[in-house]
Amino acid sequence: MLRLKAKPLCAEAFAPFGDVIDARTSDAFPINAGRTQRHHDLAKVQTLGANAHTLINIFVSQPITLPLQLTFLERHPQGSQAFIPLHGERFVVVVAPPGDQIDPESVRAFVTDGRQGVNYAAGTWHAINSVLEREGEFLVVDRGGEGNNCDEYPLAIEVTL
Ligand SMILES: NC(=O)N[C@@H](O)C(=O)O
Ligand code: NI
Repeated sequence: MLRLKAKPLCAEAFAPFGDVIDARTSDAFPINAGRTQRHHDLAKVQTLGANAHTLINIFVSQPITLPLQLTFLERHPQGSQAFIPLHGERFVVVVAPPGDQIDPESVRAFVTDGRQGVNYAAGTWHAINSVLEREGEFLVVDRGGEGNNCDEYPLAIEVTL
């Protein structure tokens, strides 16, 4: 059993796994006659393979209990997957770098602060959506198309905050 204590999410620590989506830490420029600040191009959306296209989804997830007990991580080899909370929900993020094997030493656990979203790069191993405290509603941007786009890797992980 791998036991991890989740650390506060930050872009630098998450860089090997994808992008952190956060208006507070991203540059913006004015549009709409200055009425809107555009935080532009915050994450790399990847849609690979036959008939690949971008999906816009909403996930409504029931909260997890702590400690979070995981039995697997998953990856999407043909596309990225972004989770953006719609109502300030905090969630737990568990990731490992792309590759056909997972080195337990490379697994990282983070907790978001409610203003952050994440974009898992294609192939990044991750835990399924794990929202804290209350039912969560997430905008999810990921890949549609042909072929398998979800692999699971059995791994027992316990995450605490
Ligand atoms: N299966 C699915 O669409 N969701 C997972 O990929 C997840 O990361 O929550
Ligand atoms: Ni996923």
